[in-house]
Amino acid sequence: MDTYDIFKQLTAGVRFTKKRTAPPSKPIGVSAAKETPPQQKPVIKPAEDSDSGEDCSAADDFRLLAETGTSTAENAPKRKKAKKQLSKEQAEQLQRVEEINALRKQNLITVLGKDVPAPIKLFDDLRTSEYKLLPRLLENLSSYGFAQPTPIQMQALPVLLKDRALMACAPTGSGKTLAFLTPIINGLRCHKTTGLRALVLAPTRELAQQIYRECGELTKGTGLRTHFISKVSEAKQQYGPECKQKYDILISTPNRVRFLLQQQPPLLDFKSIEWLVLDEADRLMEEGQNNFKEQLDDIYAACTNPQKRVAFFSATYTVPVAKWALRHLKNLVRVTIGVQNSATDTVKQELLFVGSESGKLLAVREMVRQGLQPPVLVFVQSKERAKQLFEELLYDGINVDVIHAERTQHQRDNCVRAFREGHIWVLICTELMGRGIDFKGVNLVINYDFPPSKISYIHRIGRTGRAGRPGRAVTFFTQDDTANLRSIAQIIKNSGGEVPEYMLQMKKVSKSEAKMRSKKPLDREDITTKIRPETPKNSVKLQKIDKAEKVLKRKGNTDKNSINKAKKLGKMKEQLKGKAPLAKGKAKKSNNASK
Ligand SMILES: Nc1ncnc2c1ncn2[C@@H]1O[C@H](COP(=O)(O)OP(=O)(O)OP(=O)(O)O)[C@@H](O)[C@H]1O
Repeated sequence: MDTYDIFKQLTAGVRFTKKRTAPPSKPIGVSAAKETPPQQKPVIKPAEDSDSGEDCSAADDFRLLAETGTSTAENAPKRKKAKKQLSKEQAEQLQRVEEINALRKQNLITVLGKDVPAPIKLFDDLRTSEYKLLPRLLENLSSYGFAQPTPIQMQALPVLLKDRALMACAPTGSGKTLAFLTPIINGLRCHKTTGLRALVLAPTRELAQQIYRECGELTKGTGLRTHFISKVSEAKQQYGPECKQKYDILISTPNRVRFLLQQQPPLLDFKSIEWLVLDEADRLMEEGQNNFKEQLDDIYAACTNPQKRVAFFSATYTVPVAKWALRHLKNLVRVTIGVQNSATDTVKQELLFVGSESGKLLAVREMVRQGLQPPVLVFVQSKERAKQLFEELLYDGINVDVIHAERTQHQRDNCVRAFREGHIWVLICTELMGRGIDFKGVNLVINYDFPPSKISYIHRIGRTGRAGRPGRAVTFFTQDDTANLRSIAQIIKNSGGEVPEYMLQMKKVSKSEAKMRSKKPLDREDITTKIRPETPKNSVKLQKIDKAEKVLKRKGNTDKNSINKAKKLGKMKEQLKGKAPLAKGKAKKSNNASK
């Protein structure tokens, strides 16, 4: 029996002609992918539509990796021209290959790279001599009570445990954190006094803190010491050259780490770093003002150990990240779960036309009136808008809080804790909380302000529907948001949702426009409806209006012109006192401030 016969037997009754856009329902955050027959190169199907300039077309990415000569499928013994009897060994090898391909196919795992280790089915498979997982680590893993590894864990764990460089792309909420922490802990094994040996970077302090907490659970009983940089001012005592206590793992944001590296003498030493992991890698590799790439370059340069393992994790990827990885990482394996850059299929996604900015507030109030099922996350585009919406909802008597970059660390920590513990039901946030944060059981995400890009949309809605649970996301839009509507509608369609055809037929935005939009959010009218406090600038204007009114009165003219003038002055006065809405152009102020 040759390969072809085995293939025929294995696939008896299966047809590969049918196209499928909606993914099968998977237990843990996997999304749409096309069926890949065994022995055929699995094609990473780009999510249809790639009009965002920041987005990595999976096809480009595939080409990039293919150019380096990497293989994509398990290599089965080649079928000879003439039918030839396979030896027992060859038949066994073939069977093994078929099993591996079937397991990958079943879990929508696509791999790129040479000699990619086989995926595991159970955490217990890591007990074998091949992986030698620390018994205490296995114990810690089983204490979570997870029935089986998620698809990304199935494939990323063996890859990293075999010391390969990895670029992993898996849907939001699919257990990527465990997939990188487990190999780090196993690799380091026990505490050493040599200093830091593993570095995990994340884009926000909240996310770094969350990874730190998870690391604490997983390192229990191993003796390994993990550190999270809370205050840079305490860094000198905590890990300066004279400090006796040495940590094994450091988890932080790039800006803090770079700051400490730049001190004289440097307060961090990365010469012994054996593991470098970037969580939300595409965000960390973003270039430009206020982005992390420059910081990351300095940090990478400080990790001088040539043997270090490097791993990138994210739910989304961009072309520059793939290029960088190919250029810098040897022995790279690329793992993708489902369709790259797609939304998790556990979230029911809806688009809601709200007419105007004020329609958004009405829509939220209507949702509350109909009954919201907390916890709920509400995303807005700036901290000013977050504050304004908070004030509005607070007066509505909703159990609400707000988190943005302007709040103190203490306030941010308290806010996150209260939301996690269920003391806060509705949390208003900015893009700050868009990535990585794992709030258990968020039932609903409301995109109050339309996301600036589809990458942002994927991460924002990924705060719900995590670890296989169902979730719901409602995205408000107005006439002003139609430019990005098409790409978001396409994402919804790709993950099995329904969208009106007209949205999919809308004009594509150019890459440069999409890029610009992702960087500069739209100007929007204020959310605030309450009376604005009098400012010094307003009082001067009010005085001038009073003066003009007096002059008009003194003249006592009753012609149409004078009456209109008096009316106009009265209206301006109302507006300055905040009793009437501002004229459209004047209201658009508070939208583009930073997060
Ligand atoms: N094997 C598993 N089975 C069930 N749940 C799991 C498993 N592994 C991890 N989880 C849970 O899944 C949730 C999401 O995990 P995690 O935060 O690592 O997701 P993520 O893939 O990093 O998401 P994001 O892309 O949003 O950062 C966590 O609550 C975690 O405890």
